[in-house]
Amino acid sequence: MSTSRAAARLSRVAGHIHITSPIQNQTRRMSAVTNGRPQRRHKVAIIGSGNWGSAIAKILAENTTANSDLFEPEVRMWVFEEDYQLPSDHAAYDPSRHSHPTKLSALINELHENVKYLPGIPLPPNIVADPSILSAVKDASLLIFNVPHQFVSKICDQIDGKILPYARAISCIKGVDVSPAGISLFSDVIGRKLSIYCGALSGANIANEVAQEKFCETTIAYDPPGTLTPVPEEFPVVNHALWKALFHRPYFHVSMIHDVAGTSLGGALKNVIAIGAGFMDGMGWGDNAKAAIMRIGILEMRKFGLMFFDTCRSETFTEQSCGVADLITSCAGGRNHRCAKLSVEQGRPIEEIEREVLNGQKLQGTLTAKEVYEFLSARGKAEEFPLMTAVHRILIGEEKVEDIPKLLHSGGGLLPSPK
Ligand SMILES: NC(=O)c1ccc[n+]([C@@H]2O[C@H](COP(=O)([O-])OP(=O)(O)OC[C@H]3O[C@@H](n4cnc5c(N)ncnc54)[C@H](O)[C@@H]3O)[C@@H](O)[C@H]2O)c1
Ligand SMILES: O=P(O)(O)OC[C@H](O)CO
Repeated sequence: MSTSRAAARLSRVAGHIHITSPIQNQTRRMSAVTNGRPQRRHKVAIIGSGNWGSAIAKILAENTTANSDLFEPEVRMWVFEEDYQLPSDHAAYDPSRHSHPTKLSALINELHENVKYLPGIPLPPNIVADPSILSAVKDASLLIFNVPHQFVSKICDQIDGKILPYARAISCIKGVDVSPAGISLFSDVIGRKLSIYCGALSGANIANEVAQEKFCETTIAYDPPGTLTPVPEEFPVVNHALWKALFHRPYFHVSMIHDVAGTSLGGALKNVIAIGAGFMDGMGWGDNAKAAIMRIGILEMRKFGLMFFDTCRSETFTEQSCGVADLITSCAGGRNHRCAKLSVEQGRPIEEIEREVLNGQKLQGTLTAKEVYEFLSARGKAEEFPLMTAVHRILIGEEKVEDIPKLLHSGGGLLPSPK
């Protein structure tokens, strides 16, 4: 495709989104492209291949093919390697090759299916599973991070200095990084450790439903400062329109905003609230109880964001998929909810249930509850967030699920003044 056609296409993509700030950069780059400079395409790598990692890889691969004037079609997907025994009732099972455990990355490339983490979903053939993280990120100008949050720091250490200095990133991770120094968003951790800019994607997105192409919405926040290593001018400019071209599908509607903190916190904190909702269902207390948890939960999430992150916007929690919508879907059908419910019903620790029913997938809410509680306690604020505090204290056995109504009643003021 000619450079002018590529520029016209990106321009058309831009026309479909709600652009909420001036996009002078895009205009400047458009004219550079139409002036006939050589056009290079972005190379996309995804770091992570779990349940959500694989579903997002599918979306990326569909869009790199559909927009091959902007992106190289091949999407490299880093796989945390493990041996996997293909079940003998799998349609592709061949006893001559699959009678013993095989490397998961090789199985993904052979069968075009992530048989362990996203079984039953055909993956586009332009996804290449790669067990080497260095080879997966090599020469990638767009990096998509999608791993359980406890593994991010180590992964960044492995690729620090090995990526393009002008790479741009999006974090699909739902969690927060807590250290004695304070709390950080994973978009910031990634950006700081790798000296690049990283935005965030989060929404009401249960991976299995997205992978089956059932309609949903998501939020992408991207708000880079002007001080970054510039992306060379021969690449399509990396802006809201480009991210939308990479992520938006007919079944996966993308809303672009600038509030990275609100987007990231919505995804991280709702995992704690979803555990609370699971407790309600485990007790058999019905829909009214769960609605109460969701109402209090969204207020605590918003209060947390406004209290600790200057750039956080109230409306991100109440209007975006990454806020109230994600809370609703997670409290209805998410893994945190499901495991918490089973834990109460069976009277067993949630970690045991996680190991038993998730087949290697990871809960994020248990660790986030602990991290958030420690962060709040260190600042004398735990009582101002009675639901999140109660969830953590129940998880560690200091409180009982049946006491939740009492624990919530004793909480401090929940309503922050909106900015
Ligand atoms: N699954 C969903 O429905 C969903 C939807 C939206 C967002 N998310 C978020 O996306 C992120 C990734 O979740 P997921 O569902 O893809 O993962 P997952 O729960 O399927 O976790 C398993 C993944 O972790 C990997 N892993 C295990 N040990 C590891 C290690 N030591 N180092 C690196 N990787 C290791 C496994 O190989 C596998 O790829 C999480 O923050 C999650 O909250 C998940
Ligand atoms: O299954 P959960 O609880 O990790 O939630 C999945 C997604 O985050 C829902 O949007």
